[in-house]
Amino acid sequence: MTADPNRADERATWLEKASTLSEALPFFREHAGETFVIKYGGHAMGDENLAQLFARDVVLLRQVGINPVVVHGGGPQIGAMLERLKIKSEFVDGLRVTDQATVDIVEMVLAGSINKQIVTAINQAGGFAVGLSGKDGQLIRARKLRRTTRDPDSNIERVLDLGFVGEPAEINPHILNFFQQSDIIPVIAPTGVGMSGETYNINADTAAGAIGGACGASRLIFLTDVAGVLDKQGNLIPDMTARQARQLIADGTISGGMIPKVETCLQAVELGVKAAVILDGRVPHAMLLELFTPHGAGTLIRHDAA
Ligand SMILES: Nc1ncnc2c1ncn2[C@@H]1O[C@H](COP(=O)(O)OP(=O)(O)O)[C@@H](O)[C@H]1O
Ligand SMILES: CC(=O)N[C@@H](CCC(=O)OP(=O)(O)O)C(=O)O
Repeated sequence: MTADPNRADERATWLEKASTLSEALPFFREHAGETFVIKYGGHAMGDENLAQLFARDVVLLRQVGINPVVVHGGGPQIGAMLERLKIKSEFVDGLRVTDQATVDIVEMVLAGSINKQIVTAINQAGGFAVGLSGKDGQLIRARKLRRTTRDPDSNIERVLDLGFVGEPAEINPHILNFFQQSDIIPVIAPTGVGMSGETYNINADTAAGAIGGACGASRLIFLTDVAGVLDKQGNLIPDMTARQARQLIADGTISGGMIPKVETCLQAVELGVKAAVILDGRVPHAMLLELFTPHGAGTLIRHDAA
């Protein structure tokens, strides 16, 4: 009897799939019980199909015993809404200057529509996601971010007023502990609450780093819209030490929205997070490729001594 070539092809494909699953077993075992903080950037969530795959991957992580904590951004979506409302917006070092009108829109877009879209996608993929902002249960207590700049000619330091841009002052660990001990997947919008109940707009990368530190995450994963950190020629830097990263920020190779991302990775590895990676969220299953196969891409940031 001659074998049906089409059936043979099909069998080979399924065998390959089964082998991939089987090869992932040591990775599942290695990470079971660990907490991964996944920063889902606004640029990475543009495509609906990719957003569904992301939701499935998050559910899969939970199924194999990992505690995923999703912290999301939404910079481009905030920008689009501000434009519709004809509210001007500008950035300083990757941070949006945020007045009262802007912070109201930031909260509406982040804690409202985007948060609920992600929660819905994860729940539709079979997970059990609960959305919250940094204000819920005072998850992120924030203070006004103080930023200074030094004039290169006079060398005089100036304080920049970014309005309601905040930085995390304290993360409430109770809520995170509660989620870690349940099957709930928290989906967190990066707004914070100040001493007088005022709302702060926190860069989502910074919020992800603070949450990762507070819940003892072993990994911080940033999904963005570039292959990773690129050098001056536009080539991917697969891994770098903290010292190299600081040099690239100082010489301007790393700029804009990549600055808070890399700064957060630096702080995280200094605080003991095992690995901080910046991945291309436009690649289907980028997280699974990175975590469970030898085909990870993107940029890994590690401690100088590593
Ligand atoms: N050296 C660099 N390598 C890669 N991206 C860089 C670099 N410097 C600046 N960037 C910019 O950083 C952007 C990613 O940050 P951001 O726009 O804030 O994304 P996200 O919404 O995912 O947080 C890239 O799209 C790119 O324009
Ligand atoms: C202070 C500050 O810049 N906050 C950000 C919050 C959203 C964010 O960080 O979104 P991405 O991760 O998609 O860039 C903003 O207003 O755009």
